[in-house]
Amino acid sequence: MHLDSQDNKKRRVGFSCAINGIKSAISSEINIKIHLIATIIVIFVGFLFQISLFEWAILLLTIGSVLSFEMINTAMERAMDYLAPEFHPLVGLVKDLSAGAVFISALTSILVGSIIFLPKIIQLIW
Ligand SMILES: Nc1ncnc2c1ncn2[C@@H]1O[C@H](COP(=O)(O)OP(=O)(O)OP(=O)(O)O)[C@@H](O)[C@H]1O
Repeated sequence: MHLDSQDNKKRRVGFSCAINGIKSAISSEINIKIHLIATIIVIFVGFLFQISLFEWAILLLTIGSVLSFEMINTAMERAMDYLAPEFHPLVGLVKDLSAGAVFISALTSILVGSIIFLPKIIQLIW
């Protein structure tokens, strides 16, 4: 019983740390704000075109991966700035690799969005 409540407390603390991280990222990172605005637009367009459950699943996975990569990239930048504030090619490479991961996920999300929405938009126009 005692262990159970300790586990629950740990879980609550872990959850509030995660919410803290998300709040901090949203308030300080312009890129996250841009991704969130894009997410709201994409979700709105998804409802507009009444996309299928399968398309929603793919879209939500893509949105989740972009936001997650952006947050990991932010964490990486902060950690490098704290641990290695001086200029060093390796620090630059770590930041570039991390930014590259965001770029790949953003590019993938554009492709996924195009595959889902372009045929519907073309059908609407013609
Ligand atoms: N300490 C460093 N040593 C070498 N190159 C660095 C260093 N800091 C940054 N760079 C280079 O500058 C680029 C941008 O780094 P920076 O930390 O400014 O990230 P950012 O993408 O501008 O993010 P933010 O605006 O959120 O800080 C890195 O990808 C890297 O190529």
